[in-house]
Amino acid sequence: MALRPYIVGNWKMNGTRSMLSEARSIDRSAQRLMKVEVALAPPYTLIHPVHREAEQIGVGAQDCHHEVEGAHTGDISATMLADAGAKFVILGHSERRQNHGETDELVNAKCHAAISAGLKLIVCCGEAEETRNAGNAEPFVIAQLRTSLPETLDDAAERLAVAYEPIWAIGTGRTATTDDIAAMHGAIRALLVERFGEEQGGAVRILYGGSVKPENAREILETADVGGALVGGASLTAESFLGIVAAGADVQES
Ligand SMILES: O=C(CO)COP(=O)(O)O
Repeated sequence: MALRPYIVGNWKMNGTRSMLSEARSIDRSAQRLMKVEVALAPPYTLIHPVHREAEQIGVGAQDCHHEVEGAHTGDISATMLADAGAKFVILGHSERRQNHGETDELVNAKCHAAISAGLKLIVCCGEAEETRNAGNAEPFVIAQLRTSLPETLDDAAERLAVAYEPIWAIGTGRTATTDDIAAMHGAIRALLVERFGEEQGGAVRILYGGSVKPENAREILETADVGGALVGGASLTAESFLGIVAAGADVQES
């Protein structure tokens, strides 16, 4: 079972209603690129508006709370996201881990909340530059995922994606080498197969994230075990994001 490349735009804390025109352009063009699964994770305030615009692309969120409801001022539950039209949620992004102290255990609890609400998951992992320089990138990332990922998931291939985003590559214009990406994605694949079995774990898409641009997308998407990309800055305009989507379609065709 080989799923289509999955190209996801993470708008982070960017976007007001004036950006709905970008979402609309992405949706219209994505229609012509059926070889790729395209999705956007706008800020919470735009989930429902983008959902109303989008006929072809998936809409998701960038985080959720681990409980269904309650006294948590300012938080949003997975059930609320689903109600607003979200189909997936990004969990454990390094910016959440760094800025909000999210632990692997909390990310795991959020995975369970999202699954209960019927959402798909994109679970993020990635090492800091010091960790890579010390030669510990792989064990660090695998330990993150061992705790963050759900313990079982019957439909892992459809329900789950993992995003490997080295922290030093996010928003810096630097990307990991394709050799390093292939090695890390291979290690993540082994963990997914161990946990979810050959058929399901073998088909979970492992996305690369960190300074993906139209210019480097093809090389990255052609790398072994890369099933898509999680894109920050370059997802903020339809033009650059669609350049990455087109690279995904080229790779799928070739
Ligand atoms: O963090 C990222 C996506 O989640 C990557 O961001 P950039 O594409 O801006 O480097």
